[in-house]
Amino acid sequence: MAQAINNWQMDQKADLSAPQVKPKYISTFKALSGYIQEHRLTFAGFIVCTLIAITAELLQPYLVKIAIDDNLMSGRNDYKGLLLVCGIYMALSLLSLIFSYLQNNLLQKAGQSIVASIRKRLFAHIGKLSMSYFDRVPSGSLITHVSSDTEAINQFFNQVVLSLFRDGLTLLFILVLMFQLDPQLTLYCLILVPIIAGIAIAFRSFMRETYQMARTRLSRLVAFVAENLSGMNLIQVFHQQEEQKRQFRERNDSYFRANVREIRTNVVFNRTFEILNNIAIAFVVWLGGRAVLGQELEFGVLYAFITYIRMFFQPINTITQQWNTLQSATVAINRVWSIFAIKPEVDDKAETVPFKREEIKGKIDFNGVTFAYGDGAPVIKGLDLHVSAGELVGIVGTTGAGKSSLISLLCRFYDVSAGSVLIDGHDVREIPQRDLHRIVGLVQQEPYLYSGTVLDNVRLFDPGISREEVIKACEFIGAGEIIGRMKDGYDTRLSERGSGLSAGERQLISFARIIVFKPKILILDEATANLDSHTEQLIQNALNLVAVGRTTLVIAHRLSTIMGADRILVMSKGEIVEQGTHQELLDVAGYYEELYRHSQGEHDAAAKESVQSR
Ligand SMILES: Nc1ncnc2c1ncn2[C@@H]1O[C@H](COP(=O)(O)OP(=O)(O)OP(=O)(O)O)[C@@H](O)[C@H]1O
Repeated sequence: MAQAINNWQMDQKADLSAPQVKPKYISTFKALSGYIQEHRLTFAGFIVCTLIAITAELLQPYLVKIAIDDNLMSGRNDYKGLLLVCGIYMALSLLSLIFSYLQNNLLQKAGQSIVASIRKRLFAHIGKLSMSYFDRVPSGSLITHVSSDTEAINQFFNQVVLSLFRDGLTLLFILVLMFQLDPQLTLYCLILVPIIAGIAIAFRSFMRETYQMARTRLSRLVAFVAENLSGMNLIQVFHQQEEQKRQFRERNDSYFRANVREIRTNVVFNRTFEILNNIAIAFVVWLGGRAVLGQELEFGVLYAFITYIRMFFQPINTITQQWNTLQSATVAINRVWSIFAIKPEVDDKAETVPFKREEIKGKIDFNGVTFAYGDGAPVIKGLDLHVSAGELVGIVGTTGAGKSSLISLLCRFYDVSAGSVLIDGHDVREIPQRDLHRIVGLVQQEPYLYSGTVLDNVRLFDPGISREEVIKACEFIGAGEIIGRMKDGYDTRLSERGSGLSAGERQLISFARIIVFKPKILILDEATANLDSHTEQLIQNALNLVAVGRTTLVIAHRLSTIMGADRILVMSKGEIVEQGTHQELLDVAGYYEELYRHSQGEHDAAAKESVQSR
């Protein structure tokens, strides 16, 4: 399955419906040259080993020619000479074997380590890109870049470079040896080269088409299976098994047909080459045989010639087959390098203010802030907001009012279009991002949990935070008992995205993070949405505990979460339309009062429903 998914990811680039990117060979070489330079010794070793391996292999027919002409046909009973030739033949075979092995190993080593460093650099680079980039680019395509594009670079080294260099040199050496043996016969054989080239070019485009068709159909099949597995409960509930089986059969059959077509194309291509090869051999036997009979050519030369002609076709065949890999690897390299070329829109200034986290009080100022996503209309308009250190501010408003956008500006996920955001009088654009994200802590509606233990998830793999600190933090917010009930307590491994935990438990872990990382400013973005009233109470208590000594901004749909806040802001269409305490806002009888009445209505309805259901 993993292989299939890998293939599926690999084949996103081969999707016929996707716009085909044109490979740029020169820029590809330039892109890789720095990495090749780093491994120049290994590549030099590879070149030397290849030269030795090819020479040792190609000298073997020449040795047989010597044995035939100088030892067997010369009329001398030179057993010693014959034995020596056989010995050298064996030694050459061994040499060729050893150096082919070394050549492969060296190239693999260099290729793998280049790909590993490109992958590392790519992952680190993506991690530095701004949120605006992730808004534009779907995560699926980024996964493809990190996994399958880098895998295509791997194939570039292990197949394309190997084939172009080894097979290209083999062709060259064979030609040199053939010319050396008999220039006239070689020239006759070269008549076949344009025919070979014509066939190879014609097959190349046909093979590419069938190859892509098979990959696309496989990718559709794997996507279908993946979709089915994730929605299995719905399929079973709606009894969709038969329909799904039918759709699967359709895709499976179409993949089967594409595969058969691909195999057939390969077979036809290989057989055509074989026929050409045999024609060439027959041609040489005819011309060379006549020359041998006419005593113009030695028999050993004819033997060597036939062997070289036989060997001549194999490298051409291999190089032709590498064409698809070369193209997709070049496109992959161009794509990876185009990501490297993207500069983060939000970046640290060359000169940032040195920042001492301990000295931060937590005062926040939004001064005349206007903000728009990309070229869109402003979603925050000339907003002024001043929050004192330690204040607990609730933010409410209708959907799309700009609450989360406001928070994103404070975390500097985006830069303001106009105005400024200050923390303790420092513009957030002047604070190194590393420091900023330790000053501002964010708890979201769906807290992200990593694959790892509870301990890892609370301290985010930071070895500087001790086990005791984590335990203390969890107990402080009231999560100690829940974690204690888990299979291995703090060492319980959480599955992907914490799917083994309830929403409330996940949220408690993210609160414990806040305690251990001690940010001076705490932001809760809908952190209590989707929780039942018991868990909400637990989270509310945790919030009251973590808010002490911190400036806290709480975005909430449920007004009960922020009713006790020092100040409540009401946002609408990117502006603050009301602010004050809960009571002050009710007295104004404006937006907030209406929201409150609505929420009371929902609350009453929910209470009624629960009574009726009892
Ligand atoms: N990444 C984004 N790219 C483009 N537009 C966005 C993006 N995020 C939000 N918006 C738009 O910005 C406006 C404000 O959205 P925002 O998420 O800040 O509102 P909100 O008050 O938090 O809403 P909700 O309560 O539904 O979460 C909306 O019109 C939304 O469509």
